[in-house]
Amino acid sequence: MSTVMKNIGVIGAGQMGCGIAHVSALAGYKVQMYDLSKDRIEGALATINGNLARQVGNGKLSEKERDAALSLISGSSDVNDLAAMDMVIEAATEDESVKRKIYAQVCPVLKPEALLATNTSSLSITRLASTTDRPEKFMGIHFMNPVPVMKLVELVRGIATDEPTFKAAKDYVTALEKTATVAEDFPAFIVNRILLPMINEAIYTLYEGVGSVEAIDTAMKLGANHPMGPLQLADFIGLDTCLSIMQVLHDGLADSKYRPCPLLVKYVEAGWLGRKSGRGFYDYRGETPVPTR
Ligand SMILES: CC(=O)CC(=O)SCCNC(=O)CCNC(=O)[C@H](O)C(C)(C)COP(=O)(O)OP(=O)(O)OC[C@H]1O[C@@H](n2cnc3c(N)ncnc32)[C@H](O)[C@@H]1OP(=O)(O)O
Ligand SMILES: NC(=O)C1=CN([C@@H]2O[C@H](COP(=O)(O)OP(=O)(O)OC[C@H]3O[C@@H](n4cnc5c(N)ncnc54)[C@H](OP(=O)(O)O)[C@@H]3O)[C@@H](O)[C@H]2O)C=CC1
Repeated sequence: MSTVMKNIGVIGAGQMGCGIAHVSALAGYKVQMYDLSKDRIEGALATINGNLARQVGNGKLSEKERDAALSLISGSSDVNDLAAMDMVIEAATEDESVKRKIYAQVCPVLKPEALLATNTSSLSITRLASTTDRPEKFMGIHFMNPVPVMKLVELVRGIATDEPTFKAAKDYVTALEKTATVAEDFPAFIVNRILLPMINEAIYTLYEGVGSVEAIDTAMKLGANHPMGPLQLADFIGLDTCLSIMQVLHDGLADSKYRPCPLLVKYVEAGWLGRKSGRGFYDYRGETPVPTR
C-alpha cells in the first residue's frame, strides 16, 4: 500500500532545498522549509519567488499558478514546525556529521509513520539510515540541479528501505512530472559516479596547465556539446559539494583514480566555493563572470 502524502518538509534552504520546495509546491504539495537561520529562510523564499517569476515571464506558468505555489510554501528555523509532515527531504550541506546531527534533532519531532529522505549526492543511504529511528522509512531521493529544469531524479534504497516507502517516493517523483531512475547504494550513485570524475579531470587539466579555465570550458562546450563547461558546472554545483563527492568516491571505492585534484582542495580551503560564494573558477562579483586562472 502506498502512503498518500500532502505535506512535504524540506531541510536546508540552499540551492537544492529551494528547488525541491519550488517543484513540490507547483505539484500541489504543502511545503514547510527548515534551516538554521531566519535570514536563510527569507533568502530562500525570495529565490523561489524569483525563479517562479522567471517561469511566468517566459510563459511557462500563469500568475495564478505562481501565486498558488507561493501560498503553499512556508519556512521557519524551528524544527518543531516539521511535526505534521508526511515526508521530510533533507537537503543540507554534503557532510555526514551535519546530516547525522539533523536526523538526531528531527526524528523525535516527526510522526512515527513519516518518511525521511535525503538528497545526498554521494553518501551511503544505508549508513545514514542506520543513524535514524526509521531505517525502513528512509531512502535517497536525489534531485539534479537546477531542480525546476532537470528531469531526472535518482531513487536509492538503503538495505532496510521497505517497499511502501520506495513506492511513495516513486509516486512523489511522478507527481512532480520527473523521471525516476533507480541506483544501487554505491558511492555517488550513477550520475555523480560518472560526472564528478569528469569534472575532477577538468580541474587536473587546469592544474597541469593543459588549458586555461576558458579554454577547458570552451573545449567541452563546443567540442562535446555540453551545455556548460565542466569548470562552470563545478562552480554551479558548489566546489565544496564537488570535493565532498570526490572524497566519498576516493574513500568508498579505495581507488586512486578518484583522488580529488589538489587545486579543488585549495579553492575550497580558500572559501572559493563557486557561484554561491561569489568566486570559484570564475569570479561572479562583477557584471559578467571572469575566469580566476
Ligand atoms: C551534483 C549532483 O548531485 C547532481 C547534479 O545536479 S549535477 C548537475 C546537473 N546539471 C547540469 O548538468 C546542468 C547543465 N546545464 C544546463 O543544463 C543548462 O546550462 C541550464 C539548464 C542550467 C541553463 O540553460 P541555458 O540555456 O544556459 O540558460 P537559460 O536559457 O537561461 O535557462 C534554461 C532554463 O533553465 C532555467 N534556469 C536556469 N538556471 C536556473 C536556476 N538556477 N534555477 C531555476 N531555473 C533555472 C531558466 O529559467 C530556463 O527555463 P525555461 O526553459 O523554463 O525558460
Ligand atoms: N549543488 C548541487 O548541484 C546538488 C547538491 N545535492 C545535494 O543537496 C544537498 C544540499 O546541497 P546544496 O543545496 O547545493 O547546498 P547549499 O550549500 O546551497 O545549501 C545547504 C543548506 O543547508 C543548510 N544547513 C547546514 N547545516 C544545517 C543544519 N544543521 N540544519 C539545517 N540546515 C542546515 C545550510 O545553511 P548554512 O549555509 O547557513 O550552513 C544551507 O542553507 C547536499 O547533500 C548536496 O550534496 C544534490 C544534487 C545536486
